[in-house]
Amino acid sequence: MTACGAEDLAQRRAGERIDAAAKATRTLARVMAIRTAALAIGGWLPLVLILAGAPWLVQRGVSAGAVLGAVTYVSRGLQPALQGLVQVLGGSGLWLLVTLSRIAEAAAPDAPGAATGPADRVTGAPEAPRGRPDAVPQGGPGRVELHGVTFGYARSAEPVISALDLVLWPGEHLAVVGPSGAGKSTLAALVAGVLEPQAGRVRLDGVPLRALGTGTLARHRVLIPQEAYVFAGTLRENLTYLAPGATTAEVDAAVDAVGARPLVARLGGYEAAADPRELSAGERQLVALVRAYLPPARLILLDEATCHLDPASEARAEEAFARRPGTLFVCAHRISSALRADRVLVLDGTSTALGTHAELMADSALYRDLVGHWEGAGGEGGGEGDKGAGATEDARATEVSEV
Ligand SMILES: Nc1ncnc2c1ncn2[C@@H]1O[C@H](COP(=O)(O)OP(=O)(O)OP(=O)(O)O)[C@@H](O)[C@H]1O
Repeated sequence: MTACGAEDLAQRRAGERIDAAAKATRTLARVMAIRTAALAIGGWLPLVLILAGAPWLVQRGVSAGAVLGAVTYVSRGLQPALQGLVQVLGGSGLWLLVTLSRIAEAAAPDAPGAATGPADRVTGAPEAPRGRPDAVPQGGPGRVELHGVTFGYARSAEPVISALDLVLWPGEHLAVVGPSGAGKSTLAALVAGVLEPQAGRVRLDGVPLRALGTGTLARHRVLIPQEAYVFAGTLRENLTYLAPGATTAEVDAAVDAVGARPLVARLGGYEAAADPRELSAGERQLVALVRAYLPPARLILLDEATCHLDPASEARAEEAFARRPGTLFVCAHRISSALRADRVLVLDGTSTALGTHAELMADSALYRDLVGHWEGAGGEGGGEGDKGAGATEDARATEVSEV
């Protein structure tokens, strides 16, 4: 063999080795993608199963609050796993994530008129008129409509919510009050699309909730239940996991708005580990509130999500959410929440009253009782658990045992 021929052969062999290495890399990448896809789909399953099985669960005695908590927990647990996936696979991971989201949404495609993508950020939504929001229809995203909504936990039993009509205008702040067991969490679950009414319909910006896919619904509304979940990770991961692209400036703004700065300082900054066992129930709620504040959801539902905060901290957090663009639905733990809202819905079994604080003080005996009970208990400073007579001791006991 000539020197030239030997050189050709060496080059050919080197080329073959490079081809083989490239093929092995591609095969490995495919195996990784398939394995990760299987893991990711497995991760979605609990969420899909809980959402699909919510009516079945509640019919078998699981409370609305427990279903809400489970949905929130599972969807929260999923996000860091998906972020990890993107970090491991880089661009192909992002593609896979987008594909998986599309697959999840394909089961219930967006109905016409359901806005998606960056344009549906709720910035600039017109402010709701104070006092009588139903008098002047508003534009912008965040309009919620309930028409003839009826829901009961057993078909034979009295419905908890009966033929309810309600319209929330974009940017409106509604407080829902009523005695324990009146149906506040059940209503929050219906408005959030976690429970489906047995009769009537719920629409968000004109689109029936059931026509919005799970992924779309999750982008448009954030529901924070009473039980705030914090997962083991950094504080930043916990705060931004519904808004993974949030900048430090955006996180700073949310932390300051909601009143979580002392907590961030105590833990040692955003990169410090957040151990749920070392946080009080109130601190976990602050983490959940910042998390809810950050994404551009058009509807925020707080289901007693500030019940472990002191009254001043609760007021600060609620006022921050009221200033934030988007519609705010608050199941009130203290009657003071009602004083901050544009309108108040009073639930009492199947009867309801809706109006401003002043209107309800004039028209609703139950509302007057609730306010009177709160004032009697010391107003802003001492009104824990003032959902109605009999609730105070239970609520205090809960706060003492959990905080
Ligand atoms: N899974 C269930 N099965 C049967 N009844 C249920 C279920 N979950 C809730 N209920 C009942 O439905 C009614 C409304 O409960 P819901 O939790 O919505 O009330 P609430 O006003 O949020 O109460 P609280 O202020 O104590 O949280 C109550 O009578 C409750 O016992």
